Amino acid sequence: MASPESAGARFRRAVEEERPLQVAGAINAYSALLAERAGFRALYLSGAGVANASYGYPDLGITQLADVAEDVRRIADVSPLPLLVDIDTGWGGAFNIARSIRELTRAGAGAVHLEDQVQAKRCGHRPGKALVSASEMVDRVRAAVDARPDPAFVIMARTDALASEGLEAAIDRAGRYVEAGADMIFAEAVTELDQYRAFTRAVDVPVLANITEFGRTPLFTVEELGSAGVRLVLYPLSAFRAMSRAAEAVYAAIRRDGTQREVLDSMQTRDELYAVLGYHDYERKLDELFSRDGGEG
Ligand SMILES: C[C@](O)(C(=O)O)[C@H](CC(=O)O)C(=O)O
Ligand SMILES: [Mg+2]
Repeated sequence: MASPESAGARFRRAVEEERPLQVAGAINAYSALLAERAGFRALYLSGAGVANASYGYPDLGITQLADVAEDVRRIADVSPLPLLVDIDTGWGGAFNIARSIRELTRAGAGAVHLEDQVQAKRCGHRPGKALVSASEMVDRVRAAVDARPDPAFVIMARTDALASEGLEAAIDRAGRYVEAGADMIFAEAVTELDQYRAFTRAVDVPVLANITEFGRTPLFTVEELGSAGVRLVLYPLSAFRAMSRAAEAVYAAIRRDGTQREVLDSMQTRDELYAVLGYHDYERKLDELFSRDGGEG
């Protein structure tokens, strides 16, 4: 029997088959199911999403491997879509990075991105980011590449250098990370389409554009990004931001009105929920397993 395609191989195939590949942020397993139903071919677990949604913390390097791995396991358990995981700085030195790669491979991830900020990292779209040297980041990439148990597992190197060091330095860093073995490049906090063009011309691996809202990057369309040679387009927190806004409105209405009647329209119904979960298939399975001939059922 042929062995099933690894998560890394599935991620690479998605990048080949959809151009550019839209990667949907899913802050939990249920969101992963929703993204799959919307037709996405690949998922993303955001570091900010784990920190904000699972822990109620800001995106400042407070959450760790175990926190992220738990969310990866939950998503990979229910979704067949390949998952790209944000591992911030890898959470330590070479051996910590190696452990992160092995652990997340086991958890079901197909790809990770590792960034060149200092350990006390910040959101990529905030001021005051500090970077490690290019050679220190090269060591991080080497450690990650060396540790992967599956050669198809994708190591994506993220550079945050554009904001502080400028385009040329950021592209130079990207080139060095590719030489060190990075399979793909995450160009963070890019402000112009031409800058993406410069990245994609300079490196011969796929480049990702992070189209996060309310940040430094304009909301370029997938067509615009495709024409600049971008191969992956990321929407890390779009659904989370919308869910949060909807939840605020529902909480406020229930407190204000003493009933949720006015906000029912903004809710997914029970039937819709069950359709997403495949609830009735689970029930049928129970019936098959446990109904006894002639019994009470
Ligand atoms: C992509 C990102 O690393 C994330 O954790 O989702 C964030 C997204 C954001 O804060 O909007 C980042 O760009 O740093
Ligand atoms: Mg992040």
